[in-house]
Amino acid sequence: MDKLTNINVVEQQLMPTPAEVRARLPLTPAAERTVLEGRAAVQAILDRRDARRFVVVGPCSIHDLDAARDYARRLQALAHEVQDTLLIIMRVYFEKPRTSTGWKGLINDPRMDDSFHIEEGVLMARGLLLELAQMGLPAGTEALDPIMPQYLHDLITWTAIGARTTESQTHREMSSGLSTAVGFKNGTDGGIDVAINAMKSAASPHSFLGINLQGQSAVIRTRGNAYGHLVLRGGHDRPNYDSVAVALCEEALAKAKLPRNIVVDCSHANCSKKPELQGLVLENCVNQMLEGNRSIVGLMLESNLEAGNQPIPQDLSQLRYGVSVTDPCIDWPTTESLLRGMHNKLLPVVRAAKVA
Ligand SMILES: O=C[C@H](O)[C@H](O)COP(=O)(O)O
Ligand SMILES: C=C(OP(=O)(O)O)C(=O)O
Repeated sequence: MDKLTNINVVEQQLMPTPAEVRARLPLTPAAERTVLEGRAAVQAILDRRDARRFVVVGPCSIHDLDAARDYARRLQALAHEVQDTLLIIMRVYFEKPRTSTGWKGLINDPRMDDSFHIEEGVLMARGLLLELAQMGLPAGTEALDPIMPQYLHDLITWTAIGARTTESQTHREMSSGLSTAVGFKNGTDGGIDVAINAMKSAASPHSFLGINLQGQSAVIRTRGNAYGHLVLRGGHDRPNYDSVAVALCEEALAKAKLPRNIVVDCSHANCSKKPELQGLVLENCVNQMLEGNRSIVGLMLESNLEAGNQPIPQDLSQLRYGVSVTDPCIDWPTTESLLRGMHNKLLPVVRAAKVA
């Protein structure tokens, strides 16, 4: 009996390898096109070759696949309507970093009953991402578990590193090898230095331990990710999306010799987790754009079919359809009206940029 290892480990269960999961739910030509075109469009926006802005919009977390499909169908129609000014990316978050404890997302606990069927969660996540990509809707997600990209990342168009992990070397190394543009959130205290350091680190080549598609432990050597950018989410209930905060970020990015690319997260501490205030943040950012701001390249909204949020009930049949089980969201009619309004206001600006 080994008395030294696995003292606190109860069980180890083998997972199918990333290659096996990908083989069960393989990429299709239509899905591949969505991801390739979505990634290229994000890069073009970040490089200022495309004057549009991107918006990462959708639920705080996915917990009900039917509701996610319902949301995606509505979003896709809207995305088509506003495509001249906005690249719409659905927020498809399966991994939730918790401040202390709580439901950690669909991959970790897909049945929401502490049964932690992670294998089932990974298949559900990949299945949904595949459906969305086949529909033509690009997806953005938070990369939390450093192994997960091997299972899912071929279906992802934009990646976030969250406020709780932007300072983590593991996440910076992983980001240096990701195939998408990566948005680094400022820290939960509102500090942007951690995100700027993360952008510098992720832009550099790294060698680190990970797994390959066959599930073997491997030394991963990366090239560095040229498309890191800053995501402002406020901190300690203090927002950081106003023009002064944005100008200070631009200065800090320029000093660090990093591209002046900023995404404003209209939710989290930028709205004090009061979803009805997300619209005010969006309006403020759109006004900055109309006044000539070019550093705000995108926005994020936490939006669901219905407004608000709900605790996860013991009896899951009591869950209300289309309502977040994590952070509170704006509802679909509000989302539609905010994005249509943004589109109408930006239309002359984007058209003028095209002519010039
Ligand atoms: O976006 C989601 C939450 O803000 C994040 O996961 C932290 O959640 P918690 O503070 O409720 O744990
Ligand atoms: C956890 C999230 O945000 P943050 O990292 O900014 O708290 C999120 O966007 O789901």
